[in-house]
Amino acid sequence: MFNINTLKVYFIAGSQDVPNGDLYKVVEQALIGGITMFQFREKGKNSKKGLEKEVLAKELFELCKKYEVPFIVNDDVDLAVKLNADGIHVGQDDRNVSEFKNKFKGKIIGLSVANREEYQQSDITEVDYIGTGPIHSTNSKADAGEEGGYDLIKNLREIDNEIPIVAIGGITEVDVAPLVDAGANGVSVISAIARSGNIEQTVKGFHNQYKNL
Ligand SMILES: Cc1ncc(COP(=O)(O)OP(=O)(O)O)c(N)n1
Ligand SMILES: Cc1ncsc1CCOP(=O)(O)O
Ligand SMILES: [Mg+2]
Repeated sequence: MFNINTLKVYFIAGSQDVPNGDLYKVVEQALIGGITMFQFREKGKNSKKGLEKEVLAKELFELCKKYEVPFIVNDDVDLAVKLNADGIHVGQDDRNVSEFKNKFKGKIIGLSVANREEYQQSDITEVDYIGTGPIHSTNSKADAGEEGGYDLIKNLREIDNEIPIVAIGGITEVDVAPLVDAGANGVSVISAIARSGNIEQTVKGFHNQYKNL
């Protein structure tokens, strides 16, 4: 289910990222374009809660299954377990991986690691990949912190040559080559895909960047 190519064009979105649109349609277009993984991140202003969130998550999970694309739940361990989702992504301030790893045997576990300090304090032995950012400034996460540029990836790759790394934060197609050069295995993207006028083409555009490397 998970291999290094799964990180190449990792789309993340929730209702809040398409305030005047239809998230289902956006994800469907992204799947047609060829996203390699999807993270359901229903969070913050304009996001759905409770049953509405759960119903949407189920619909999107079914959609991802049709395209054989892994469906990852952001933050909400209980929802991921309830749906039997393909995986979970948690951050440094979320629930600790050691607390729930037994519930996620055989599933994909992603952890946010922004710098060496966070890397040292994380138990990455149970983790399939780390998400590192923000690379650039972002409008999609209010508390994302200072952008660190491509060096964020370089610094982590220097101390761990093995762990799959996906970059995040303000990423567009032009970032793929320098990020891969810095040691990333893929890119995770919200707005460049969710807000694109042609989602299918934008996703294909990300893929094309890998062909030229
Ligand atoms: C792939 C990926 N990387 C990083 C994050 C950020 O996670 P976190 O720091 O927990 O912040 P929230 O997304 O929960 O606001 C991510 N979601 N995905
Ligand atoms: C969830 C998250 N974590 C760090 S930056 C970010 C938001 C990325 O969104 P965008 O691709 O729109 O900058
Ligand atoms: Mg989180």
